[in-house]
Amino acid sequence: MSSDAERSAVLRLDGLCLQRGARTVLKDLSGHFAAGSLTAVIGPNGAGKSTLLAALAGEIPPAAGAILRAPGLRLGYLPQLSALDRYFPLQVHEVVALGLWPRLGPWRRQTRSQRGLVQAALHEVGLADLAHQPLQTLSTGQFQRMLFARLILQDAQILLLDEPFAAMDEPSTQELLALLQRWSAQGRTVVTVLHDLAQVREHFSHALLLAGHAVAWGPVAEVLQPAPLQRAGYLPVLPAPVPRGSCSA
Ligand SMILES: Nc1ncnc2c1ncn2[C@@H]1O[C@H](COP(=O)(O)OP(=O)(O)OP(=O)(O)O)[C@@H](O)[C@H]1O
Repeated sequence: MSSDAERSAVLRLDGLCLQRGARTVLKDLSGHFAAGSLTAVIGPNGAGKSTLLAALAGEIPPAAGAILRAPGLRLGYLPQLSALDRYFPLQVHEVVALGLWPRLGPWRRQTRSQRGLVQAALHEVGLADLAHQPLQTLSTGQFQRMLFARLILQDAQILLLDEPFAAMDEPSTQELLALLQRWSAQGRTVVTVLHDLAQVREHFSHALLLAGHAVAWGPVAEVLQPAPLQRAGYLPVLPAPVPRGSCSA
């Protein structure tokens, strides 16, 4: 019989294999993300983290196995920064309002209450004063905050974020980490690719450690141990200490 945690799974991976071109970059991944969990996907460069998120978002089909999503749940995906065009001729509030599309459909004139939602989302990420700035005038960190505001409006139950803090200063990062924790407390399921293990320890409930396959997946305290991190090639294997008195000089 399945455990309570398995019954609350919103995303389940069953023997998942993913390919880029002809190459298998992730293999035999099985497990689940529970409702309200806050999972950091970690691992060395090339481990398959971004590939996994793109597959969870439905952008890369499984080469084998399956991704099963609980029916009726909205999904929000924030790919790595470089994937987005910063020179589109739009103002900040217009980009953020795109977050309403999944619920309202495109090309509708915004109502007063929708404009209020956009403003509230901009306020939540500290960009209320920049609502009417053209997109290309934003700094990289402001641009990323704007994308978080768009995600807030998507009101998704599953949030997939690929290195969301890569371009951000420390105060912005801390504010947005707090936002992830609020999302989790609201029962949303958050899956985030991250490299900063201190952030993972402090702010996340679960971690999935990848190195072309799952090296470890579970509560953060169990995954962030020297042995699995070394197996993933994420911590140097230190030489054994030289016994005292063994130097010849
Ligand atoms: N579009 C692509 N075409 C072919 N191979 C790709 C493509 N994107 C990624 N890869 C390869 O797939 C493997 C996994 O890449 P992926 O971007 O998922 O790793 P990652 O763990 O997110 O790495 P990083 O920490 O460097 O962002 C890498 O070896 C990469 O070279």
